[in-house]
Amino acid sequence: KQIPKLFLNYEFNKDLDYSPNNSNKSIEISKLTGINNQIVNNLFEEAINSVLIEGSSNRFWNLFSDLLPKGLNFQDSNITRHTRQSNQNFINVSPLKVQALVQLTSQSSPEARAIDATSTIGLSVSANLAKKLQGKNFDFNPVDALAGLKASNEFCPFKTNVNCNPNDRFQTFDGSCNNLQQPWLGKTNTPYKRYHEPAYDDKLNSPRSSSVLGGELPNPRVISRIIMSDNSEFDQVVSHITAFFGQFLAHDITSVAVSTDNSGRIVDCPCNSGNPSCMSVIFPSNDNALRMSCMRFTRSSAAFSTFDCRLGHREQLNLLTSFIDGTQIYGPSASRSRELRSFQGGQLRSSPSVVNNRQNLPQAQDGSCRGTNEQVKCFAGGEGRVNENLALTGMHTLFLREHNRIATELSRINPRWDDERLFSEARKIVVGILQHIVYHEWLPLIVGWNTAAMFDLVPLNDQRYYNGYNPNINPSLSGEFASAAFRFGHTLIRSQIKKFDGNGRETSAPLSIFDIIFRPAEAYNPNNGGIDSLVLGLLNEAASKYDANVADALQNRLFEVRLGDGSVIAVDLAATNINRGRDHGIPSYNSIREKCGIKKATSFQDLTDTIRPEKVSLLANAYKHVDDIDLYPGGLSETPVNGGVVGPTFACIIANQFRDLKKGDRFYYENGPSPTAFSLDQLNEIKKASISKTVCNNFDINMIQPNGFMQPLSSLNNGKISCNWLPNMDLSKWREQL
Ligand code: HEM
Ligand SMILES: [Ca+2]
Repeated sequence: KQIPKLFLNYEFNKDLDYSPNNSNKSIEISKLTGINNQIVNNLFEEAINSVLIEGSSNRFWNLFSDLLPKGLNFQDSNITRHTRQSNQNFINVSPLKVQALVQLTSQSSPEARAIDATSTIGLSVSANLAKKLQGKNFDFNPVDALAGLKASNEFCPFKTNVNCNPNDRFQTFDGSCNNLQQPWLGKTNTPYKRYHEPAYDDKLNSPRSSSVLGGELPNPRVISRIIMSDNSEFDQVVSHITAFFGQFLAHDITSVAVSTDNSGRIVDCPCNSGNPSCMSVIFPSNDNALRMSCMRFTRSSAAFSTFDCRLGHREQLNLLTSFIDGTQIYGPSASRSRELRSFQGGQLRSSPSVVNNRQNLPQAQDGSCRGTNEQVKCFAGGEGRVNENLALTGMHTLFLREHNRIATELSRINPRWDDERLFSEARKIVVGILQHIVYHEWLPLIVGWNTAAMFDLVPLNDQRYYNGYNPNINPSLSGEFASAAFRFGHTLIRSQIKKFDGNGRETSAPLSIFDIIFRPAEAYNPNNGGIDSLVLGLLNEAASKYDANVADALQNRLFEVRLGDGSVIAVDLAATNINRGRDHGIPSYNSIREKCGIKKATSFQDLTDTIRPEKVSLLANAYKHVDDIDLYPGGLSETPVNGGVVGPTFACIIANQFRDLKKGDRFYYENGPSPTAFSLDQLNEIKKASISKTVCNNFDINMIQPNGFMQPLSSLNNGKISCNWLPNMDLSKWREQL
């Protein structure tokens, strides 16, 4: 078995400047050669004319003040009025709304919709302008020229003037003010960044669709069936909870907004839709795993790529804070966090478990889950996808209980603290625990200890503060990470989940993953351990192997709906991921691989340095040219790095991203000393946290493996021990001296 070597040139260019006000690519219009302002102005007017939505072109000039020719008069137009209205709504983010079936990612808020609407106009102007400039044979790249133009402040949906207090001990819920120089970095409803130039067909907006040999790229469903079909090999080391903790973590940092219509509904994409927001995947007529004529697919909504609304490529919009700050537990806004609190003793709201005296998540009122009734309801959490599958709901339950346990202990230690103080301190501790588990236990297992160390991702093991905070690092999520690399978890999901009691015995027959997707019933079943035995099962079983294969339930039956006439609507998650990558203009596997310091492949044969020959032949069956391979299936096909789960290309993307999430987070738990930081004594206590101890603290269990992300095997030096042997956090370090 071939193990890829460590690659030297792993880190992406650190000098790239992502700061929004500093587009290193833009060319001042006045400095362009071969063109003068008047020509650009004329072209610009033409471009605007061609995206006219209503009224005359004049109305649109005031949207783009930088190019405003002198002497034109404007009337107020509907479109600007509409935009102003949306701007006023910015502070109120509407309650989360789960769009269960077909498309899962949208929790569209007025803010997100305004960004989509304005960006789409900006983008059409960009595209038309670029097309016109392209025809003129200038000695510059039209895309770079576009970055010198920007929409007027009034039109630009990002209102970035926020006042921050650098001494606030607790971070905001929407992520603003984490970065004091640029308070919007990492905030909810801001654009993704890119580590590398997008690969849109027209460099700006059109999905990546063409083969380097001409013609179309292969059909995503066909690729999925060739490369990613179900099999049931298990990992030798990693436990199943590693996957669901990964999904839980993903739901802290990334949720791509989907295109919506004016009323906030996701654009529906039946097969023959001509809507430019649709990119549905036609299914081959001989597809016997899922008989369907096409898979509905709505493009992600558009966002300007910079906060000052420069014209340029289509960017996507992240609905969550990119920071690891417990968004999925506490909600993406202050108002949502209030809906989740009980306002007594610092507690989060909960509902009673049917199997023990512990707490479950509070019930939700919406009806997006299947199999619900008066008693059996969806659960509510800080993030809209909490019901996506019940094992994920189990992760939410774990951290809800941990929050409430800590708030209760803090109230004993500091009887004078009121609800607000208890809630805020417990939240701060829980986020610290979460970050510690991510950086100390989970991430090194995913990317391997070598890569983790190389990227300075491993927490310090002595009593010191970390001093790597760098406000110039952009903590936003990158497209390469969110649309490809971090979806690696989809291959780790098994088709069945065992149920275990606290004594390490199976309580009942395994559940099929299909039966717990948007179906919370098992949490209400008193007979075999409810949601608790599901979480304990995850600790006791292996994850599925990292091998590009995706469980049948995710590839052929996801969100399945059987219609009266016998036909079926369902989603292929693997094909969706490939299509999403193209929607986002994510560069090919081969080009990203090269950026990660791996030799660019000139033939399929060359890929054998990172991909086993059997897998290379599958790729060669699916694609005509090695440069066509999409990032997602290419990365998933790689052999895992030494001591890690993922292959070298995804390890590279993931490590770069988590470096930015650590060094770009002013509230990273190891930072200090500062008024916002833990004391060194407190930090020391946080560092005792582990996934296993968190489970011990909140579930009826006595014995557990020390590293919960690995299987409980003595051959892995990870046999079960008493929970009491795992270090216990001493919360008396939070006692306030009066
Ligand atoms: C039963 C388990 C899971 C199901 C049913 C599921 C389903 C989905 C679906 C439907 C999407 C949206 C796809 C699209 O329209 O582009 C998605 C996105 C995603 N998934 Fe999963 N997933 C599961 C597990 C996981 C795991 C274990 C991980 C990581 C370890 C993960 C990471 C992600 C990421 C990063 C995204 C992109 C989210 C965004 O930025 O909007 N998922 N998943
Ligand atoms: Ca977050």
